[in-house]
Amino acid sequence: MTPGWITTTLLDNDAPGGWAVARSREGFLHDTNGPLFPREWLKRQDLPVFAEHGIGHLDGEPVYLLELDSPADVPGCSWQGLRGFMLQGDHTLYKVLGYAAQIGTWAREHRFCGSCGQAMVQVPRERAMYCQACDLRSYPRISPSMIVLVTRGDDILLARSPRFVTGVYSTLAGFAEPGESAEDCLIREVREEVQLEVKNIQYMGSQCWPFPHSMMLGFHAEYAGGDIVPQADEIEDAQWFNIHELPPLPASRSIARYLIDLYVARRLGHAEPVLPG
Ligand SMILES: NC(=O)c1ccc[n+]([C@@H]2O[C@H](COP(=O)([O-])OP(=O)(O)OC[C@H]3O[C@@H](n4cnc5c(N)ncnc54)[C@H](O)[C@@H]3O)[C@@H](O)[C@H]2O)c1
Ligand SMILES: [Mg+2]
Ligand SMILES: [Zn+2]
Repeated sequence: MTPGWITTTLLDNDAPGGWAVARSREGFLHDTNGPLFPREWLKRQDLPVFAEHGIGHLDGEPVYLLELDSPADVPGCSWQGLRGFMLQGDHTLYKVLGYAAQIGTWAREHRFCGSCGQAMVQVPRERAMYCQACDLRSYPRISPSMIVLVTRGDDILLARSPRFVTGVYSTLAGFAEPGESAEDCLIREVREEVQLEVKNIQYMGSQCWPFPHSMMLGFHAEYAGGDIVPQADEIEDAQWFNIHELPPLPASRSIARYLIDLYVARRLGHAEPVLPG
């Protein structure tokens, strides 16, 4: 048995046994034991299964995803969105569900060729869809996003989007555009969102962010010039906050929070946090 969670290319859907998770537009099915169910039991529950995907092994046991057409009622069970599992509970299970969500979404969105519109088929032994008519292969999409903590001594730059929970401030972030390096993207995002210039850009680590398919690349940068001008519509407010007087911050498992906590820990000589992958 290999402990922990290991994703896989494909599993045999006809093989019996293993664990399964069920996903609908309401999130993942769970009961008091969590979101993993014995697969044979789950498949007997008369669920509106749209597709089944083998996704990996948890402690050596195969895990499958049942993609549902609609959120069915299962006695003793309820539905919870992926964010809920990210915010609390077992981190390994959240990784299982995050991968399941990305594969389920990708497979659902790639049933037809984006070039010619024909039905696509699953490539054997590879996580890819194939169009026989035009020889196009589609792989799961990942969208690189930069996220950066900008600092000026004991002050850190935090901003809020109108979509955030009331009072919460976070680091700046944004998606890479074609033609950009990670650093180009970071510099552009900081200019667009607050009209500041940065220097001494340093890569700090990355995090899978399956909402729906981001890959967060985390950076630290120092303030180099300019006055804060928040971008209309995108940024409700942006301010320098002293590390001793911080506002409500993002969820503890987010890389945004890690970048902030790491900087504060280093300034104050405290133990450094660990980045959840
Ligand atoms: N893990 C973390 O700590 C953390 C923190 C902040 C942001 N994020 C994530 O970073 C990403 C970017 O952050 P944001 O606040 O700029 O997000 P956002 O959702 O506000 O996206 C900004 C804009 O980018 C465009 N966009 C959407 N999807 C895109 C894609 N795949 N490629 C290119 N452009 C796209 C849209 O116009 C959207 O309005 C989001 O996925 C967000 O959830 C993660
Ligand atoms: Mg942004
Ligand atoms: Zn095609």
